[in-house]
Amino acid sequence: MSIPNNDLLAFTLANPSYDKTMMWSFRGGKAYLECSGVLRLEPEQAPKHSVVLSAGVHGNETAPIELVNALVQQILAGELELNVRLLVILGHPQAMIEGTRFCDVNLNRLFCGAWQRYEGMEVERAKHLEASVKNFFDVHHAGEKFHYDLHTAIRGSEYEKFAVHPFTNGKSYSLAQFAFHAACGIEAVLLSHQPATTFSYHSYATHGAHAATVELGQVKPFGENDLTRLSAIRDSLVALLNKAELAEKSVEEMKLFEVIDVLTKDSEDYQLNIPSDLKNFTGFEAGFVLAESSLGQYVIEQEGDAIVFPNTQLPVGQRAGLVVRVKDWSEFQ
Ligand SMILES: O=C(O)CCC(=O)N[C@@H](CCC(=O)O)C(=O)O
Ligand SMILES: [Zn+2]
Repeated sequence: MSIPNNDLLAFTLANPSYDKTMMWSFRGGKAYLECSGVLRLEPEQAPKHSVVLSAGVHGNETAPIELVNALVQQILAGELELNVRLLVILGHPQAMIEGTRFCDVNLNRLFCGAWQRYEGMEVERAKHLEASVKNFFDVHHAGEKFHYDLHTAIRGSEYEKFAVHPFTNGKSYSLAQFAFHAACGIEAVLLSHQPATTFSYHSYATHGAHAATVELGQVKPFGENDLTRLSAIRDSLVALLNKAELAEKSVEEMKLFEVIDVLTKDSEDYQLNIPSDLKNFTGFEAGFVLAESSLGQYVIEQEGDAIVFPNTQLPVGQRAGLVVRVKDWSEFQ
């Protein structure tokens, strides 16, 4: 038994609660469907790395889902030879069907065990995805571990494609990862300044994987994405899966930012003083009152400080945006 037409996306949308396992052979390896949307592919020859590719952790972020599904179809059809172990995760099948970011709670806030503090349909999924990633990385035995969690942003961005690098707590960054991002057509890298409960941070902190959340444009419904805009990341992922090589390009082609503050919605009357169509990475003048509520204000400290992921349509206590500042690549060279 296998999935019809090698189409993981169609199978997942048709069977969002599939809780059985399925195993079959394809030209070049073995496929294991571990549950709905979770497919492990093991190559015949000795694997050189272990790679997790996730998409659809937010159900309405469809471009990366289509990108990953196309790669899976090529592999299962024997058109793309695999030389790494690969775990493909379509994160949130029910939200994908409903065309929504999440159903009850934001799945990408539930990792690192944070699911224990929440209620809702995403809780079981987060627990399950953590277990799938653990099982996958527990039998990693060659090369390096990678996890790229692919998203699209709610708003437009000054830099259409950008990566969020997990907080390293003083550990050194991997220049090869930055060069890989550049080869993927990533235009900006954002360095996180504190631990998070996101999927990519979980793989970085818990499993020691090279990891990133990668934003690949703006949210669009299935079928409306222009995948030609993702050709650089597709080609770089093909090289990783097939040649087990990290493509590279000069990092100088990307902007570098660090997160300097997290904006938190601190009360129901919290507001951001920005237009609804303001792009991610738009910078402000020093002294601009970016956010205010009955409990206080957030004032921009330095000219050029910018906002990423502004959003107030969320519960009190959650992240309403990141304030970021340009950084120089020179300190990494
Ligand atoms: O556009 C937005 O506001 C959100 C896009 C998105 O889903 N971003 C991720 C980033 C995760 C990270 O910080 O690593 C998220 O908010 O979960
Ligand atoms: Zn997302």
